[in-house]
Amino acid sequence: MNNQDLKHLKEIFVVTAAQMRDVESRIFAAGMPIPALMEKVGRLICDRLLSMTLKGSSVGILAGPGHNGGDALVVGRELHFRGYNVWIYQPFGQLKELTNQHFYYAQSLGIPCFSQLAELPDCDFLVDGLFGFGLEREITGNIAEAINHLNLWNKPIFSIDLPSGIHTDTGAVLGTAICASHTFCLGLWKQGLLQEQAIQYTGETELIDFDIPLADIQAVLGEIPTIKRITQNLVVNTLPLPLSPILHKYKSGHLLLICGSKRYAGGAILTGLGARASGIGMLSIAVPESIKPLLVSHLPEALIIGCPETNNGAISHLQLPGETTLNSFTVIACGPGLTTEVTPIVEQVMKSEVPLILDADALNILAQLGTITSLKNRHQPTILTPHGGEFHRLFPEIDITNRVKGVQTAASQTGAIVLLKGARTAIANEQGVTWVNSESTPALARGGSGDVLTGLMGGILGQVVNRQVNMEDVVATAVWWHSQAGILAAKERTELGVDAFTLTQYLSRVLAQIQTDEICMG
Ligand SMILES: NC(=O)C1=CN([C@@H]2O[C@H](COP(=O)(O)OP(=O)(O)OC[C@H]3O[C@@H](n4cnc5c(N)ncnc54)[C@H](O)[C@@H]3O)[C@@H](O)[C@H]2O)[C@H](O)CC1
Ligand SMILES: [K+]
Repeated sequence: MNNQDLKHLKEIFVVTAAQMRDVESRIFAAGMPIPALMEKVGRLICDRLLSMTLKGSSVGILAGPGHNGGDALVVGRELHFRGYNVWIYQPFGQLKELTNQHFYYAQSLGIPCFSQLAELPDCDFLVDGLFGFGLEREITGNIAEAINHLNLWNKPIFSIDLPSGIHTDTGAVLGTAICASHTFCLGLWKQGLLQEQAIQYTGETELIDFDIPLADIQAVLGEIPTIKRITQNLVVNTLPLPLSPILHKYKSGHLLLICGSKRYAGGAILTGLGARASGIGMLSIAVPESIKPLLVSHLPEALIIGCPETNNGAISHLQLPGETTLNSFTVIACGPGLTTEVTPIVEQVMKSEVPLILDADALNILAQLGTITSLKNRHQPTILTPHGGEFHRLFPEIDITNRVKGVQTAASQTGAIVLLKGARTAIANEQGVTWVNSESTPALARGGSGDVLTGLMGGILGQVVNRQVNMEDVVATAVWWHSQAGILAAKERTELGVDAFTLTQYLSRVLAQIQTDEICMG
């Protein structure tokens, strides 16, 4: 494996504190001296800081009692030698041996050290090394007070490994936590940084690779890790690109969307536009008869199936053309804009023998039916795409404070692939394989954005379903593509300019960007 591939691979691994400790122990047992590793990590962080355009030259180092504090002290010493005015805040009575040595050496260099926050002079930025993955209990007393004060200073804070106070696994705030502007996660992604409850504390996150041997990672996490971070690399390997030169339209999937009502016609259009951007070969959309002309005008390439409708303008039953049955399609996606009147249709699609995505009203109906565990009887994959509210209706017993655990439980109960939407969308399959999307934008928290995702996912699935791909990888690919489109659109149009229709127009631009990256990187 070349260096580039190894770098890509390290970006997908996600570890708990216990796993990181195990990886670390293997490295130390193999002979790497602990001080050498701390020195290396500290210098990597220092170099990274110097490569950023930092305003000002005075820096406050927040040093804790453990090795996170040791890292921070190395960074402080290096910045001191590079001409920065360094001040150290170290309020602990007892330090771990190595950290203590760095603290003594910093003092001998004449770097001013303070144990009271009030004594620390005004700094241009701060480096937070109070606690890393060794934080075990709630932060209280004067340390908690200091953290609360520091957060009010409104200075850039660069946290080492994790914002101090954030639980390494759950992302929960243990008493209080540093609000970082930037977090340098060390070696491998800590699970807590990918949990929604940590978002307000992490700021921008990046991985500082310090050359952990792959064998040590795999010895602890296994060949194929259970919890993974979605990266562009996954997407490149899962997308149906490049297309075969001898492709036929019926060979690149036939997706059936069942969506829309007189009341929510827009949802059907957005789902259709999401599917269109996926490149699906054939697209059929079943809608109530009365909105068929609208759909035809927006999606002239799609086969719009007008169905008999209820008095309220919801589909009353599916009327597929000619000999077509539900099993004629490669994939079915059902839900956006349907209203909750369409219970028989949801029951019908659940009996189909093709991969099925259930979203929005289909999920609400599923919750009402109370038959969610019957999904286990399906012979083809089922994908559920709830947001928090829908998830709660479907799985009232499952706590999603820890969203990773929440989706894993839901997936094992139902046998479905469960995707829990949010700022850190999490996806799990029945076996517990989990993907987390760590790059997103609040611009996507807007009506219609989920409809686009459902269409896009159905479209990708339709094209790759007959290949040797893991379903959860395809779902993760759709999530990544969708959020990257949001990020790109927000960059160009601001976060307010990303309505769901605009989002659909950015989907293919993301792919064009990926292709450019691939060509540039060879
Ligand atoms: N991952 C690696 O290979 C490397 C990690 N490094 C850095 O080391 C920390 C982890 O270090 P550790 O000493 O295990 O833990 P912490 O520094 O996070 O702090 C532990 C320290 O704090 C005490 N403590 C725990 N909770 C509290 C509390 N609520 N209040 C007060 N004190 C508390 C505990 O008893 C310990 O004494 C990792 O994050 C990296 O930054 C290496 O330097 C490089 C390699
Ligand atoms: K920290």
